Amino acid sequence: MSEPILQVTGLTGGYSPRRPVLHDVNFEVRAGEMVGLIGLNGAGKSTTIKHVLGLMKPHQGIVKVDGVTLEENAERYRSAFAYVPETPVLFDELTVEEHLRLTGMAYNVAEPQFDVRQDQLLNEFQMMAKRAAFASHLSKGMKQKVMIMNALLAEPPLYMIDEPFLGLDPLGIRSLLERLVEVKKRGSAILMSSHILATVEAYCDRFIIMHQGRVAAYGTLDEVCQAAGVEARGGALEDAFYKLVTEQ
Ligand SMILES: Nc1ncnc2c1ncn2[C@@H]1O[C@H](COP(=O)(O)OP(=O)(O)OP(=O)(O)O)[C@@H](O)[C@H]1O
Repeated sequence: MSEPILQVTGLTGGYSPRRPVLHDVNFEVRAGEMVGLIGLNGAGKSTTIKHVLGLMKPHQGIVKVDGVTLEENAERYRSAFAYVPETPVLFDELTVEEHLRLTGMAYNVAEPQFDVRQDQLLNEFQMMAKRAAFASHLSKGMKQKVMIMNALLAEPPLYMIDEPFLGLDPLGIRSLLERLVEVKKRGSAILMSSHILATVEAYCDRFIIMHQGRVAAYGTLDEVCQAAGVEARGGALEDAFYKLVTEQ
C-alpha cells in the first residue's frame, strides 16, 4: 500500500470551541489515489478542508500532510499541497500569465520546466488567447481555470479540490479530469469534494461520506456500499449516499 500524503486522525473542530462542527473525523489520502469527499450541504466538507489547509486549528486530533503537522514543519506542510477553492480567488490586477509565474516562484518550478508546463496548460484549458488578460476581465469559468492551472503547474504531492466542475464548460471538465488521472498516475494524492456523484464514482478510488460532521462511511465503492447495506454495482455510490444521509 502506498504512503499516506494526508492523514486526518480523530479530528474534532469547527468555528467555536463550544460547538464543534466536526466530530472525530478519520481518513487518509495516499500517494497515487483520488478520494472523493461527499456530503449534503452543511455536512462539514469545507470545514474539514479548512482544517487541512491550516486555516482552522483542531479542537482535538491531528492533521498531517507529507508526514508532518503544521506545527512541526510549516514550510514542508504548506508546500506539499495545492488547493483549488470552490470560488476562485485571484488578484484582479494581475494577468493569467502573472498568476502562473507567481505560483511557479512560490513552488520553486525551474524556468525551462515552467515554460513547458505553462504552454501545455494554456493550450489544454483553451486559455492561450487570454494569457495576457487581467483576472478581472475573465469569465467565471475562466477564473476557475486559472485556479486549476495554478494547482497543476505546482505539481505538489497533494491536491485538494473543492467542487471543481461548477463553473467549467464541458471541455474544461474533460481537461481537468484527464489531468487528474495523469497526476494520480505520477503518484500525487487528490482529495476532491463534489456533489456530482456520478463523476466522483467514475474517477475516485475511495470515498468519504460525511454526514452531520461525522464520517458516515469511508472506503472503496464495495466498502461504502457494504456500510450502507446496498448492493455494489455501477451507479451504487448514489444509492449508498442516499441511504446513509437519510437514515436516522
Ligand atoms: N464561518 C462559519 N461560522 C460558523 N459556522 C459555520 C461557518 N461556516 C460553516 N459553518 C457551519 O459548519 C457546518 C458545516 O459547514 P461546511 O461549510 O463545512 O459544509 P459543506 O459540507 O462544505 O457544505 P456545502 O456542500 O454546502 O458546501 C454547517 O452547519 C455550517 O452552518
